[in-house]
Parts: sequence; structure tokens; C-alpha cells
Amino acid sequence: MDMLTLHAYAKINLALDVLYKRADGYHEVTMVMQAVRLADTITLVDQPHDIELSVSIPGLPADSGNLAYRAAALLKSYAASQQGAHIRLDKRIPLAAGLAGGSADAAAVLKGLNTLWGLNLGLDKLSKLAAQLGSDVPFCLFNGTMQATGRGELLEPLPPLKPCYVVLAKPAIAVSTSWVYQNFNPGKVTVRPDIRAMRTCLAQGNLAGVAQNLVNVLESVTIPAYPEIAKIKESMLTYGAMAALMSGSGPTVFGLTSCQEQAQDIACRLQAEGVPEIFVAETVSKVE
Ligand SMILES: C[C@@](CO)(OP(=O)(O)O)[C@H](O)COP(=O)(O)OP(=O)(O)OC[C@H]1O[C@@H](n2ccc(N)nc2=O)[C@H](O)[C@@H]1O
Ligand SMILES: Nc1ncnc2c1ncn2[C@@H]1O[C@H](COP(=O)(O)OP(=O)(O)O)[C@@H](O)[C@H]1O
Repeated sequence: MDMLTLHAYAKINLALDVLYKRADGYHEVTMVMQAVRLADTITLVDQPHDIELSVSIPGLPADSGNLAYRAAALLKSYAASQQGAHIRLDKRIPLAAGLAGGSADAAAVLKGLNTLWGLNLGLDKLSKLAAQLGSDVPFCLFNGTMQATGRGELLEPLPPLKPCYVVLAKPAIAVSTSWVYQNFNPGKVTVRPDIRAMRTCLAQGNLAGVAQNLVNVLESVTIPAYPEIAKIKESMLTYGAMAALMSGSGPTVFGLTSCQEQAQDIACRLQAEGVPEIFVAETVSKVE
């Protein structure tokens, strides 16, 4: 019996711009994405024929409603494989948080089963399958620091973000990504990210410059609906984060700092304020 254990890392968006709504209903975006060391654990065990999934928390589907299951089914069908697998998903990344937890799980299952089943598909092929599962899944195959365009599936590696600490704070709300995109109104956007400036700062290893350039246009949808997000951003800055931003469609807010002790201190103070879910994570700088 073969077994494989993988980490499925969460992501944050250092920059997120929406260019226009496409004919297929998706939005054309430009994003700078960064993997962080907050991970679900996926354990894969080889078995004949069937795909089975067990999940560590209630409220998460353990069938084709789960992206991890869908990833396995898609790979099995694409490769016309007779093999199956038991997938054990230990969830740590909060759900519907803007951290791509489901996408990370799907990417880890694609990579892991490619190995376990001896399929030898290249990352290019896996990336195409990943895009069928969701716009953020291809990034999760690669991790590190990347620019994403198209609907998020077209990737270009960027110079790695100078290693730093990320405080992640999620208020007690779940936000639907499709609701946020549906309600996006370019007329409500006041600041758009300067992606070129962000790229220059990354290339120079200029963390302060990266921090100054954090912008996410989806804040214009999520923050008016959930003002507690703005409150967490303000608190992060008061407690000494270099900068703070909502990740993806929200509601998680992340703050950057170069110092681990300061990150822990910010996390403690947010906890004292009653923010229910808080994590401190390092950045992940290379493909793992
Ligand atoms: C906003 C972002 C930023 O990284 O992340 P999350 O907040 O979900 O983590 C992503 O763009 C989310 O990617 P993902 O969650 O994979 O989205 P999908 O499953 O492909 O699509 C979910 C919903 O969002 C809409 N959508 C998604 C991507 C995109 N570029 N334009 C869209 O309009 C789709 O129409 C769909 O209704
Ligand atoms: N493996 C999974 N982990 C988390 N959510 C999943 C998974 N599979 C399907 N989902 C569904 O997708 C929704 C949003 O997923 P998630 O990836 O956590 O958030 P986000 O899109 O904000 O990054 C969840 O509410 C859940 O119903």
C-alpha cells in the first residue's frame, strides 16, 4: 500500500486588479499572489478503482462537492486510470476566507495522485487540468510569488518576496467569491494597484516598497458590506504592521512584518479585540 502526505498552502493577494468582465462571465484580472505557510494536510493512500474522501471538519462536503474529490475524479478520468485512492483532508485553512483553501487542496491532490498513480504528467498538463477546477488552482500547483492574469490561471514567476511574516485575521463571516465578483463596480474603485511598481520592489528585495503597494480593488465590494474588515485593517496598522490588506474576495485581512515577535504581538492584540481566527505564517518562497 503506497501512501503520500502533502501540504496544501494558503495564498494571499499582494495586489489584485480587475480589468473588465469577459463574455464568459469571468473577470479579467491582474494579481500578484504569494503562498504562505498555513496549510491543510492531504494524505493519499492507493486503493483499487474508487476515490474516497474523509474530511476533518463538519460542514465540508466529502463527495463531488469538495474540490479535493473533484481534482481526483478529473485526473482519473483524464488519465483513464483504473486506480483509486483514499484522500484524507485535515483542514486548517479557514473556509470561504479569500485564502484559496479549496484550490490548494485540489492542487495538492493533482500533484500527489500524479505521483502515486505513476502518471508522469508534466506541470503544464496539470496546470491545464487545474484551471478546469478553478481560477486559483494553477497558482496553488506552483506556490512562491507569481503574477496571475487571464481569470487567474495564466502565471508568470516573479522574484520571491523577501521572507517575512504574515498575520492572517478572519472575522466571523464567510464571503462568497462569486457574490463579490458579481457586485464589482469599477466606478466604486478609488485606488488601483501599480503592478509595475510592485514588480520593481520585488526584484529589489524592497519589502517596505511591496508593503506600500498593497492594493486590492475587491475591497470596494466586500468592505462596505462588512465594515469589520476595515476595523481589522486599522488595528493591524495601529499594532505595527507595515501594511494591511484584504486577501482575494475576503474577508481575511493580512498584515506584513519582517519580525516574528512583532507578528506574534499583533496576533495577540487582535485576539484580545475578539477577532476569532488568527494565524501567523511565514511566506513560502519556492515550489514545495
Ligand atoms: C478572488 C480570488 C483572488 O485570488 O480568490 P478567493 O477570494 O476566491 O480566494 C480568485 O480570483 C477567485 O478564484 P477561485 O475561487 O478559484 O474562483 P472560481 O472558482 O474560478 O470562480 C468562482 C466565482 O468567481 C467568479 N470569478 C472568478 C475568477 C475571475 N477571474 N472572475 C470571476 O468572475 C466566477 O464567475 C465564479 O462565479
Ligand atoms: N476542499 C475544500 N476546502 C474548502 N472549501 C471547499 C473545499 N471544497 C469545496 N469547498 C467549498 O468552496 C467554498 C469556498 O472555498 P475556499 O477555497 O475555502 O474559499 P475561497 O474561495 O474564499 O478561497 C467553501 O465554502 C466550500 O463550500
